Amino acid sequence: MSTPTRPRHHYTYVDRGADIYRDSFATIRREADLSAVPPSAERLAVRMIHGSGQVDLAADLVVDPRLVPAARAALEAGAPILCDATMVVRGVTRSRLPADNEVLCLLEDPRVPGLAQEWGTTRTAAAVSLWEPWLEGAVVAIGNAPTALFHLLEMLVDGAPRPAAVVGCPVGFIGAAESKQGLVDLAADHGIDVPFVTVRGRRGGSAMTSSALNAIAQEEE
Ligand SMILES: C/C1=C2N=C(/C=C3N=C(/C(C)=C4\N[C@@](C)([C@@H]5N=C1[C@](C)(CCC(=O)O)[C@H]5CC(=O)O)[C@@](C)(CC(=O)O)[C@@H]4CCC(=O)O)[C@@](C)(CC(=O)O)[C@@H]\3CCC(=O)O)C(C)(C)[C@@H]/2CCC(=O)O
Repeated sequence: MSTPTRPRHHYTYVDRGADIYRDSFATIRREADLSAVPPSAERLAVRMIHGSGQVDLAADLVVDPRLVPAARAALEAGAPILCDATMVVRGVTRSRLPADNEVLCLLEDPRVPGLAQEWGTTRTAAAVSLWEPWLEGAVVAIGNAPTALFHLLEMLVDGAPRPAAVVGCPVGFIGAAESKQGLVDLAADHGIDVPFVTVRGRRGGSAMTSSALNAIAQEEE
C-alpha cells in the first residue's frame, strides 16, 4: 500500500480537532440565546446546537429540567439506550458512557419486517414495539422516525414500562412536529410524566439526537 502524501495548504482553515471544538463552543455561547434553557440542560442545548449548526435551535427546545439528571442517573445505573435508527447508535461516543451501557437499535431484528407488514406501519415503529423488555428505566433516543415516537407514546398510553428519560427529536415534514407535540403533552393528556427533551417543529435528526446523548453521558466538568 502506498504512503499518502499530505497536500499543500491551498486554504486557510482550523485543522486541529481540539481547536475546532473550542472555537465552535465559544461561537455558540456568543451567538445563542440560552436564557430560556434550564441550567441543568445548558450543556445539552449547546451540544445539540453544535450538532445541528443552528444557534436559533434554543428557541424551539423544550427541555424538562429533570431530563439531564434523570438520564445521567439511569446511565450510571447501567440503563441501556434504545435508539430508533442505527445512525443514532453510531453517533454515540462509547468512551463517554459511564457504565459501558448497551446502545440498541432493533431495526435489523428479523421480526421487524413481518410486524410492520402485519400492522401496516413502518419498520421503525415495529422495531420500537420490541423495546418492551428493555424499556423500564431506559434512556430512549428517537432522532429520525416520527412513527417511532408515535408508537412509543401509544405503548406508554397502553401501559408499557416507563423509560427514565426520552430524547425525542424526530425530523421531517410528515408527523415530526405532531409526534413531538404528543411527547410535550403526554403528562397533561395521559398523566404519564417522563422527563424529555424535544425540538418543536420540523427540526431534529439523528446527529442532533446523538449530540444530546453525548452531552448527557459526559461527566460534569
Ligand atoms: C419517512 C422516513 C423518513 N426518513 C427521513 C430522513 C432520513 N432517513 C434516512 C435513512 C437512511 C433511514 N430512514 C429510515 C428510518 C426510513 N425513513 C423514513 C421511513 C420510511 C419511515 C419513518 C417514519 O416516517 O417514521 C423509515 C423506514 C421505516 O419503515 O421505518 C430507514 C430505516 C430507511 C432504510 O434505509 O431502511 C433509514 C435508517 C437506517 C438506520 O440508521 O438505521 C436518511 C439518512 C435518508 C437520506 O437523507 O438519505 C435521513 C436521515 C435523517 C436523520 O437525521 O436521521 C425523514 C425526513 C425523517 C422521513 C420522516 C418524516 C418525513 O417528513 O418524511
